Amino acid sequence: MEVTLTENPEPLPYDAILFASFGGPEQQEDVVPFLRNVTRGRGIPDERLEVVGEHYRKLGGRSPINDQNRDLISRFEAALAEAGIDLPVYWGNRNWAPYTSDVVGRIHAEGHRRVLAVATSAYSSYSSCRQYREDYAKALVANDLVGEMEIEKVRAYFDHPGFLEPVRDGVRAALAQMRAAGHDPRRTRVLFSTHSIPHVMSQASGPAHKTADDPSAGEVGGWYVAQHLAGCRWVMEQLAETGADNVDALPEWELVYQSRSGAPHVPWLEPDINDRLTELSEDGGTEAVVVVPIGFVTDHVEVVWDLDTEAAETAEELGLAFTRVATPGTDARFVDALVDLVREHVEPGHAPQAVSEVGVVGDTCGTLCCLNGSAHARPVPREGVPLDTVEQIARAMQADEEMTALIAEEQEAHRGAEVPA
Ligand SMILES: CC1=C(CCC(=O)O)c2cc3nc(cc4[nH]c(cc5[nH]c(cc1n2)c(C)c5CCC(=O)O)c(CCC(=O)O)c4C)C(CCC(=O)O)=C3C
Ligand SMILES: [Fe+2]
Repeated sequence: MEVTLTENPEPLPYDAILFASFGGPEQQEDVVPFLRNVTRGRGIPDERLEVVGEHYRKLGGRSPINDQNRDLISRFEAALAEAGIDLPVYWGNRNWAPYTSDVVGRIHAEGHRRVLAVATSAYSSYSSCRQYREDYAKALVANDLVGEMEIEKVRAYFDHPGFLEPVRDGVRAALAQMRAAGHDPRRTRVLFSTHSIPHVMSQASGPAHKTADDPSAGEVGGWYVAQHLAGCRWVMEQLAETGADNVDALPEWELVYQSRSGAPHVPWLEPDINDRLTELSEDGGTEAVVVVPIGFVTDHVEVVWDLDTEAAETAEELGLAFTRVATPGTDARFVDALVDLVREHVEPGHAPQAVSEVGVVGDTCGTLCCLNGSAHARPVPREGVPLDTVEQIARAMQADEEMTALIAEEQEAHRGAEVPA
């Protein structure tokens, strides 16, 4: 058969894109129901959720995350069109409307069967990667689509240049601003900040890791921290290489953590940004800090509350000059990076762009990838049950009574949710 130029001999393997995010409340009435969704299955009473939700209350009950996603999605759609990639984009959240399960039902009803998911989370860990894949699996179970629809997630993209370049330029501008304000670069410190996670989750992040069941498993995890450090190093090396800064006076940098939650006796990644600010101030030698939320994609509540409000207050009390760099947000380079991640899947032979060697380049997620081995992981891995693909996770969920009950409860809680305009 003759193949003409206008005919694609191999049709695109995907027919829709799922833009997947965390979700957030839109108004005060949504705060507790949203937190119930985030903490479902852990039996946390509403009184406790009120305490947890205090920062949402103070921000008027509305998280900026949904508006930021609406903006990002419309730019992503335009960039896909410009790149000639003709795939519809659907938006689905883990914890607020539009819910992933509702959207997956709609994607199917509109005739699509092979879905490529792009999540607003750039790193490997249970919270930042596998939990999204579990969410897609739940949506397949809830809509009775296991075996009927496939969902695949793009790789961790923390080291895509389109994610890191806007961060680099933000750090450069912030350092120039500190210098202009009279702060000596040698007394200025760059604090890269990311979401703290429990030690067990951190150790389990990445494709293969030791577990209590299998202490002999080849590689140790720890990708979450390794990926962050690789990104931070690249940013600082770029500042030196691109010459806009006096290399000798390039400030010191480190990775710190924020937004810890959970029981105090459970170890999470440290130091907390506020504790570190206190130490730096006590040690002397630091008069200004540039805070870089490298762990996040947009300026959502973890950024505008935990950094711009809490950490900024800590710095002010300590007399440290403070500035916070923007997240990639809707920077055109980041939008193009999302398109490029789609290209990795739809254009055979398209080389992944990655500035580090640490990333999951290609689909190297395995059964143990980012499974944290704690109460969060669902379904819990069992001997001989593969949990590599979203479909396999969904099949394991179907075989687990407790899990199917939880999915039914979730569906009930979501019933009647309006897709916010
Ligand atoms: C690694 C990571 C990211 C980055 C990756 C990604 O972006 O996915 C992230 C993002 C976010 N986390 C967010 C909000 C929350 N995270 C919580 C709780 C937790 N996060 C965790 C980790 C992460 N979280 C963990 C280990 C927990 C405790 C256990 C659990 O509950 O799984 C809780 C419960 C309250 C509490 O426990 O104090 C809330 C309300 C929002 C929305 C912000 C908005 O509304 O603008 C966003 C983008
Ligand atoms: Fe979180």
